[in-house]
Amino acid sequence: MRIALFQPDIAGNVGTVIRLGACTNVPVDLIEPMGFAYSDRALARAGMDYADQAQVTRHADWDAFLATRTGRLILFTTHADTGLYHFDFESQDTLLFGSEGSGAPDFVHDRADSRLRIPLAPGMRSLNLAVSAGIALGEALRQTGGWPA
Ligand SMILES: C[S@@+](CC[C@H](N)C(=O)[O-])C[C@H]1O[C@@H](n2cnc3c(N)ncnc32)[C@H](O)[C@@H]1O
Repeated sequence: MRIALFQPDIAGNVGTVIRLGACTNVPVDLIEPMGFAYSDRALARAGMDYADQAQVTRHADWDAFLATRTGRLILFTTHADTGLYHFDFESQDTLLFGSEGSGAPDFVHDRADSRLRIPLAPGMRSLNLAVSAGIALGEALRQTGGWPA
C-alpha cells in the first residue's frame, strides 16, 4: 500500500499525511508542484519528528510519478460512483488524492484504475485531504491485513 498526493496546496495537510504514513509504515508519494516550499514550517509542525521515520518520495511531476509506479492506482474523488466500502483493495494499491483547491484533473481521473468516493452526509461537498487519506487508508489496510501488528 502507498499514499500519493497530487499537487497538494497546504503544508499542514502534507505533514499530517506524512505522519500518517510513518505511523502505519506506508510510503508517501508527493507529486509536484506543490503549493508551498518543502521547507515550510507548517509542514514540519504537522509532520513533527515523524518525518524522519516516514518513507517520502517527491516526484517532479505527474509523468515522473507514473514512471515509478507499480500496482493499481486508486483515485479518491468526490466525482466517483463507487463507494469506499464497495471495493476490494489489494496490498500493492496506491491510494491517490487530489489537491485541496481543485481536486484531481481529468487526465488523472482517466489514468486511475479505479475511482472511489467516501460517503458523506447529504449536502456535504468534501472532506479535508488528510482526513480523507486517513479514512481511505484505514479501510484499505483493514481489508488487506496491512495494519502494524
Ligand atoms: C478538499 S478535497 C478537494 C475538493 C475539490 N474542490 C473537489 O471537488 O475535488 C481534497 C481531496 O480529498 C479527497 N476527498 C475529499 N473528500 C472526499 C470524498 N468524499 N470522497 C473521496 N475523496 C475525497 C479527494 O482526493 C480530493 O481531491
